[in-house]
Amino acid sequence: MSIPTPIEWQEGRLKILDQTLLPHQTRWIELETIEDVFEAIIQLKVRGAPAIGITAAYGLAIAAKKYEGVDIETFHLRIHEDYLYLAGSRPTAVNLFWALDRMMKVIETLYSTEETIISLEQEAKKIHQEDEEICRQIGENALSLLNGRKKVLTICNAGTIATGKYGTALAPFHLGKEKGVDFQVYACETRPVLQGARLTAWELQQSNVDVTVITDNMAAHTIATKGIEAIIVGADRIASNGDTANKIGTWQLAILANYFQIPFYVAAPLSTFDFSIASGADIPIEERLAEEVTHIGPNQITPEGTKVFNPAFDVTTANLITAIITEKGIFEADRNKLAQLNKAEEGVRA
Ligand SMILES: CSC[C@H]1O[C@H](OP(=O)(O)O)[C@H](O)[C@@H]1O
Repeated sequence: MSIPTPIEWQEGRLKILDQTLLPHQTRWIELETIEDVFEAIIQLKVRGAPAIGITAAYGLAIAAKKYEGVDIETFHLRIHEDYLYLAGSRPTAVNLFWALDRMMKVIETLYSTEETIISLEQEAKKIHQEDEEICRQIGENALSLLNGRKKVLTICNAGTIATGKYGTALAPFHLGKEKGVDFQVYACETRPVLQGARLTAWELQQSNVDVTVITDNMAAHTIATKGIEAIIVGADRIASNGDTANKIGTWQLAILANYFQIPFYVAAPLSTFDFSIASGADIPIEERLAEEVTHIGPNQITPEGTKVFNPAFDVTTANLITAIITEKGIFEADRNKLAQLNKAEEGVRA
């Protein structure tokens, strides 16, 4: 696979692939401060639930270095403020909070500022490295579940550049290419930010995966006329009952999958599950700036003063989800089944 992973940590310096410039520019930018990290996340320079978590973890490691030499009590106060700052960047992807909470757990066990600064960097690197293997495993499990179905529809970008490597929903396509299993992927362009048209098309082309971009309103006609055999999507937060928040437009694909009687799969790591909430009704849905809808690039497409509703996510109810593919296996979107997963992994998920 020749796609660059979107995040690099080299000798204490954090660099990300600026996804707002893809597909026409591949530009790496350095995030030197916690403010740089916050802005990169909120402006979608780095995006995708796992990638947001990894970057925020490095952001906390960067912030900690400012406090070299202060007493541990002052360190704890200031790093907690930094935690709250980064947690305020985007509300829906639970991986952001999962990663930040995991970083803060490191702090609880240490009593010297210098030791804590070192340990925070080590923990951020662990979160990053673990994600690559987790996504590869999700890809393996998805490949086995797809089991010869080759025509697959997806939305947004749940690929390598949304994670540490491989991606989640796109992982079977990248891995399949490495194993000689060729898919025909149909990618919804994903208005308004166009993650499908800009990022998934670019990413799959880098792996020589057959990809066709459609506009979001072509989904039903495409399923009917192109013989789509399955739909696979990523996730930003999965509630205890299996309700799943993902990019806006995902819910209607699940409704179409149900109508056309084809499987609808969610691919996500354990870090995307939020067992603290009962159902999708409890998932905060990010609303973004009107300009994302009123403009395409610099070009305004609506009349001046047009009202806009711009939710970045929607919630697919568990009854519409055929299966949830994780690194630990494949699960029904069922409260009791997922409760067993939660119990089995409680320690692992920290
Ligand atoms: C592998 S998680 C990717 C997930 O995140 C995306 O949202 P955004 O581009 O706003 O960060 C989308 O919901 C993807 O499914």
